Amino acid sequence: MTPTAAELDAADPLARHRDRFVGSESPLVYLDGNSLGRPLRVTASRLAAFVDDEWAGRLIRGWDESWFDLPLVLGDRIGRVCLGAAPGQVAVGDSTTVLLYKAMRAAAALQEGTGRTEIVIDRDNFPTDRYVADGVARECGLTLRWIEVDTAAGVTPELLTEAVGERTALVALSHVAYRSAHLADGAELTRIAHDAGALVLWDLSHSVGSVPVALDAWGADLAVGCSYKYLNGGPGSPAFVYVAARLLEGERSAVQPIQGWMGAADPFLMGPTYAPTAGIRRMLSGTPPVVGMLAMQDMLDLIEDVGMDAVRAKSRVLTGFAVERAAELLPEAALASPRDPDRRGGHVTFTHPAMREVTAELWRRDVIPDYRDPGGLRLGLSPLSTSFGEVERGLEVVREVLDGLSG
Ligand SMILES: Cc1ncc(COP(=O)(O)O)c(C=O)c1O
Ligand SMILES: Nc1c(O)cccc1C(=O)C[C@H](N)C(=O)O
Repeated sequence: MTPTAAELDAADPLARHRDRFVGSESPLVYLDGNSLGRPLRVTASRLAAFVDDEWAGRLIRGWDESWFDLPLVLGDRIGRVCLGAAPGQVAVGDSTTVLLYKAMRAAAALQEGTGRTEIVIDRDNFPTDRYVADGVARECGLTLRWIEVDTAAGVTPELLTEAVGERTALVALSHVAYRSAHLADGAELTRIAHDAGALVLWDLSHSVGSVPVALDAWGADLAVGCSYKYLNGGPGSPAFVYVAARLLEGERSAVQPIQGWMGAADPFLMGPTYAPTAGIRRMLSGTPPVVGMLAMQDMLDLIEDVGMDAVRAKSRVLTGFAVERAAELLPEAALASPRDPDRRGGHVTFTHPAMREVTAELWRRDVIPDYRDPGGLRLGLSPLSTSFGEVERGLEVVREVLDGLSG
């Protein structure tokens, strides 16, 4: 028999962390941690202390003392805690979209002159990934090769093997698919792309802080991801970019197109022309968004404390519980996410023709999931701030709303 939500909450080793989040005490049911994570209570004091001690206290001296290096210090930390990346390969700054652009242009430049003229990307990838790939292809005289995917099955090794070849310059993939939560096989897909001579760029927006990633072990080339979902960095907090160390060395090293002074060899020399600085700092362009980098440090503290494996273990049980309870409570809805927890990330999507209307009514009743076309009710379950009781309550209200619509 399926354990009850109360039994699962009682047995959950991470349950004690839930009240660290602002709002966890309210009856509101939050099932959208993969759009915007809740703030940690401790973040309010971090922000206040920053204003008093660092901003007001240190003023411009703050740049030399810590802010200048923060994009790389924080990048190393995200790399170590969440991404399986050794130091010197991750930088924080810009939005995910801008970093996708920089990373794709860097890949195009690395492949220039090799006869490789295609970017391989799947139709189910997040819109911004597809749009940026399209723009970069136009700018660089490349073409897109689309992988047609069955949403719940994602990009399989077979599909990728068929799509890549001697013309492939770059393969751009999401690790966890934004609608279905399909979890791609990072190591295997990277290997397939490399065997074809292509570079690989991973979008980790729906993985970082939810599903362990092993970029160095996969042999990945490039990656990006956002920090406002499972890293709880707050609305608009900056994204990160990973460039493998081997691509940052030597004559044919990665260079990005936004040649700003903060990524230049000696920013304060203020010289006549741009030359990229050594290492991952070259992915920066302008002044780093220091205030936006504060909140995620609290979530990194918490994730580091509990460990990514514990986060993933809860995520698997939490999404599994949602799948089982939805089958009982919402038999008319179809599961649009993988049933196998090994192939499923941190959210679960159920489809039904009425879900758009259902979601609007849920929001009015203080139950907050997401709606994603076509007909998808998407539940983003943040392992450190979502309880089994919240999932249960949310699904019960979906049942009530569906009954109300048909009644
Ligand atoms: C997979 C993925 N990539 C990129 C983005 C967004 O990029 P940005 O932070 O630039 O809005 C999102 C969500 O917004 C996403 O889910
Ligand atoms: N980034 C977002 C935003 O600025 C507004 C509303 C939602 C978002 C999101 O993060 C959407 C999310 N990436 C998704 O997977 O749908």
